[in-house]
This record gives sequence, C-alpha cells and structure tokens, in this order.
Amino acid sequence: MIGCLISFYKNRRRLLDWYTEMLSASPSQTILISRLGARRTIVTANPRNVEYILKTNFTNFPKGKPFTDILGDFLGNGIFNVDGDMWYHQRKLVVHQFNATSLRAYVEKVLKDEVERKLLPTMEFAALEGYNPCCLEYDCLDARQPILEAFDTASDICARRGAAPLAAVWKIKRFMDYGSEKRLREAIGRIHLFVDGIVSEKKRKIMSCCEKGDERWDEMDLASKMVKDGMDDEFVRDTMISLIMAGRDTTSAAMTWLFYLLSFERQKELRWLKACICESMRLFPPVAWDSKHATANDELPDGTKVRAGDRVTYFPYGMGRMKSLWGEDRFEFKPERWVSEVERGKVKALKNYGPYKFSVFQAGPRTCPGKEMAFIQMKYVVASIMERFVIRPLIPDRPVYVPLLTAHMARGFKVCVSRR
Ligand code: HEM
Repeated sequence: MIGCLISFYKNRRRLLDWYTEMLSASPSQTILISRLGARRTIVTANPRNVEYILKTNFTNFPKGKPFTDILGDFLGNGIFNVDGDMWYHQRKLVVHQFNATSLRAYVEKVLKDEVERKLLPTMEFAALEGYNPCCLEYDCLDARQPILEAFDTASDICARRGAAPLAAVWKIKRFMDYGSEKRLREAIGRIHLFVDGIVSEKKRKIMSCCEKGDERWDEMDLASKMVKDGMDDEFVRDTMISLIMAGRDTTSAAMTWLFYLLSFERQKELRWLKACICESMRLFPPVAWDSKHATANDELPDGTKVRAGDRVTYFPYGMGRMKSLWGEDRFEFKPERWVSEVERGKVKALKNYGPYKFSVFQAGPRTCPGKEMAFIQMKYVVASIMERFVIRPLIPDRPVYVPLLTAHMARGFKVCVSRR
C-alpha cells in the first residue's frame, strides 16, 4: 500500500544514483516508482522509449498540469511551461530568432564583448594577484548582478516544490505566504520588475524608431519583435523569463563540470573541445531528468504500460551511466569515445550518437532550440580561458552534483588560476 515510500525516504539524498542503480538492474532500463501520496512515475533510460515519448507519440506526453502548477508562479506562460497552441506559437518565434545570421551576430557582438571585456580581465586579475584562488562557478560571466540571485532563489524553490514528498505542503505554505514560499513570491516580484523594465525600454525605443521612420525590424531581438507585433506585455515578459532561464544556467553548469573534468587532463584537450563538452555533459547533464504527463493510457516500446495521468520521466543522468549504452568504461571521462575521424592529429568528425541515446538537449518537436548557440558559447568561453590560463582545482573532494531545475555543482568550482 505504501509502495516504495520507505526506500524512497532512505535514498532521498541520492535519488539520481538510486534510480540509476535500479535502471541498470532492469532488463528494459525502465522502472515504475509507486509510493503513497505521489503520482505513479515511470522512469526510463531506454532510447526506444525516449524516442516514443519525445517524438513518436509526442501529443500524448505533454508537460501537463502537475508540471505547470509547480513552475507557473515563476515562468507564467513562458515557452518552458506551456503545452499546445501557446507553446507552438512561442516555439515558432524562438526558432525563427535562432537562425544562422543571429547566431553569427551573437558571437560577433555579444559573446566576444562579454568574454574580452568582462571574463578575461577577471581571470587576469586573479592570476596577477599571484596564484589567487578564484571561483569558476557556474555563472562566471554575470555573477555580480543582484537580479541573478532572484533567479537562483526562484529556480531553487520551484525545484524543491517538485521534489517535495507532498505537493499539499508547498501549496499551504504559499497560501499562508510563509517561509520559502514567501521568499519565492519576493524573488518573482524582483524578476518581474526587472523584466518589465526591459520591456518598457524596448517599447520606448520602438516608438522612437517609428517616429524617425527607422524600420530595421529584422535586426531586432525577440522581445522587441514581440512588442512591435503588439503582443501582450505579460506574455513578452514570460517568454523572456523562460529564455533567460534556458540560456543562463544550462551552459554555465555544463562549463563548470567541463572545467572540473579538464583540470585532471593536463589541459591539452583543446583540439577536441566539442568531444570534451559532449563527454562532460554525458556524465553531468545540465538537465538531469525531465518529466511529461500522459494524457491517455499507452504502452511504451519496451512493453511498459502507461496509465493516463502517469508521470513519465526520461533520465539523461542515468542514461549517461548505462553499461548497455556506453560500455564498461561508462563512468570514465573519455572524450575519444566521441571522435570518429582524425587527420594529422586534428579531429575531423565526431560520432553522432543520436538524440535518444544522448538526450541532454531533449529531442523531437521540443528539442532545445538553443543547442547550437550553447555549443558556440561553451567552445568560445572555454577555449579563451584554456589558451591563456592554467586552472588547478582547489577542492580535494569529489564535487556534488545538485539536480535542481538545472543541475549545478554545489558551492561552485574553486580553482587556482595562473597565466600560461
Ligand atoms: C548546454 C546547454 C543547454 C542544454 C543542455 C539545454 C537543454 C535543454 C533541455 C533538456 C530542454 C527541454 C526542457 C524541458 O522541456 O523541460 C531545453 C529546452 C529549451 N532550451 Fe535549452 N539547453 C541548453 C542551452 C540553451 C540555450 C543557450 C538556449 C537559448 C537561450 C536554450 C533555449 C531553450 C528553450 C527556449 C527551450 C524550450 C523549448 C521548447 O519547450 O520548445 N537552451 N533545453
């Protein structure tokens, strides 16, 4: 009657590894978690199931109300938190915005400037101070902006809502405006104020452009285009918040783990940087798991029966650790497993393991539209640092992977920086 409640409680501080162990032992790499007070949950690390959920029968596996309830206060109707037409509409806008021209402009204007004007001088300062300890935390570019603390608070508290044994607890706290829920409301207030300010500024610029007859809408950012198209302010704000969340924590978490893993590799791996990035995300995916909710009864390709209302979770963290998928050496950091062709010591081509086995960017119609931008950003930032500086870890212990909305390294990655 209580299902696996006791085991769940015992393993609550190591859920990822507990699930991974159970999935490894399951013949189909799929498990059913059933416990008192919680929704029936199917967790899978089976690529055939992942393909079925994310693509083949996509319409039966939306995010669903249980998901949108948890994130609704924070993300509103932003792309991350909606299904159906509202999602489709935002998706088209976002994908259109991430075309080759805007990616090139992003590298030339934003990325170069951020790295050369902010990040490298910070690293230089740390190195010049004489082997200074520096924290290469996820978010090294922007950590000083106070608004980002509000994003961290909101995202942490929402993730804890999702992990709570009983949803009623956070709902009561929200009703009473108490404790973490009060902090969440305050953080969301600060975020709304900040993003509303940006939207107003865009409006002002657009009005001034119109007055001057300047109509270069193609060069505009997404928020400006939405404002120009007369979209509701709240909708523009929600889209912006989702995009800030999507683009910020994921790449910074991925880079933190990459720096950690490379710090043991004598930092000679720049020639196959993309392979290193993929291998690092295989072991430490920025999104550890991701859930959908079945609208109708169904059956997964491995024969697992799904009931309407079940939570169905695909699990990139566990998938990266399946012997059946990656072999005996699955726990080792081996960028070479991604290399398919080398010419004169240079990597010519990488293996494509496909999005259902390497599911860190999700797959199917909701696949991450920022994937190319993320790779450009990570390669640029990591190469700029590694070419100029030597990074040595200051932490003797294995760092802790914390799977909140995005998974980051507990307390960041403390390092010593010196010039090459
Ligand atoms: C290493 C970096 C990144 C990883 C691993 C990653 C991974 C993911 C994953 C797993 C999802 C699905 C989440 C869900 O549906 O709950 C997603 C969605 C999304 N990502 Fe990324 N992401 C990364 C970087 C970015 C960047 C840089 C952007 C752009 C600003 C971005 C924009 C988005 C958007 C807009 C969605 C929602 C797509 C939709 O629902 O249709 N991501 N990403």
